[in-house]
Amino acid sequence: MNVDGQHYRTLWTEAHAGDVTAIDQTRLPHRFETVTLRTLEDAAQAIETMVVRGAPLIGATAAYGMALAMRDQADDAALRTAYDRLIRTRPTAVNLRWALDEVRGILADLPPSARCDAAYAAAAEIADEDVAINAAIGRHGLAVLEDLLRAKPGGGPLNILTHCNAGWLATVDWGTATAPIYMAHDAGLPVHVWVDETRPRNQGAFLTAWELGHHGVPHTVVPDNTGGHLMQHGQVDAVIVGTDRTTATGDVANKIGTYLKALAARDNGVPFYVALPSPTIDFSVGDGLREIPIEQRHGFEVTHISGRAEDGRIETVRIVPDGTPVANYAFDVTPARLVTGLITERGLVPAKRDSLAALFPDRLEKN
Ligand SMILES: CSC[C@H]1O[C@H](OP(=O)(O)O)[C@H](O)[C@@H]1O
Repeated sequence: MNVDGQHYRTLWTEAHAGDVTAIDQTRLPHRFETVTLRTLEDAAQAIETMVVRGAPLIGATAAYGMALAMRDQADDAALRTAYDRLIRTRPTAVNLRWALDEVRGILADLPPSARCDAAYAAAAEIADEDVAINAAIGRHGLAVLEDLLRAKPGGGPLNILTHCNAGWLATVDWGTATAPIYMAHDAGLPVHVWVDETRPRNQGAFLTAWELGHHGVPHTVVPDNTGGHLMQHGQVDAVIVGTDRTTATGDVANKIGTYLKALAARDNGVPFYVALPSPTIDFSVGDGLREIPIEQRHGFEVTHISGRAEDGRIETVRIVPDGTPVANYAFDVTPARLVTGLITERGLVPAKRDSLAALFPDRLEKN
């Protein structure tokens, strides 16, 4: 999307079978820097260290990781090594497994000599499909926002709360939860976004605020614990979040804290929407709470925080007493019963098994 008037995707290649360039999201919001991924290991570490993050972008990066691996060595052992290395980078976002299965399925029956080109073509297709899917989510989500605005007594602005970053930085472009917001803003609808800071990595304060600011979308960063108060006082017209894995029954895994927002929304009659690209549906899972693996990340993300000092230097400081134990669960699961609707690239559907199966028979078949 838009960075100082220039269009960017979150990752791209400059040449056929070339190196992969990605925006380094660990540097934002204070530095806009890119990294060059030249090897399988570069791609794997970029996912693990959250240089790139967000379910769709993780999938696209993993696909390019397979291409970088095949550029180097393309025999069956290399294919197995690449898949096994990438699949263990992060456990919760199902796009990772989906993308790797897609690419491996294409490469497995090809001769090694054809695998590099085929892998790059597959990765490019996954990236382009992500952009198209998110734009479609934007269009369907725009219709939801237009209906909400029409029904709002006294008119706009329409206040939308979002959690973490399900923006264009979490995808190849457009974002999922932010796609309807960008399209509403661009269509002239009066929208305002409450941006949850989203501890401990602050994807909201660091990433969502940065990208909304560059697009000119009115927004306000709030501490994570503020959403319930805002909803109690009629300050939130809808919640829209992303997802890392949504089950066949509509249970939604997303950034830690999402479940608490869904509870507050239900208690205050605020619609709670999930922007759901179909590669994030896991039709092999029925009970999200029991079956979705929840990533636990290093405690350093809780005990320390980074920011810009008054002299412009980026500093990292400890914010928790030495020796204090911490826990760092990266995701939680919102039961389908708390979800008002799933905004997919094929339309808005209830968070129900039969609705998802009817809308995506092609994906159900692949499971
Ligand atoms: C459009 S998926 C975005 C999704 O991914 C984020 O997790 P992370 O930043 O740890 O990769 C978060 O759960 C977002 O909702």
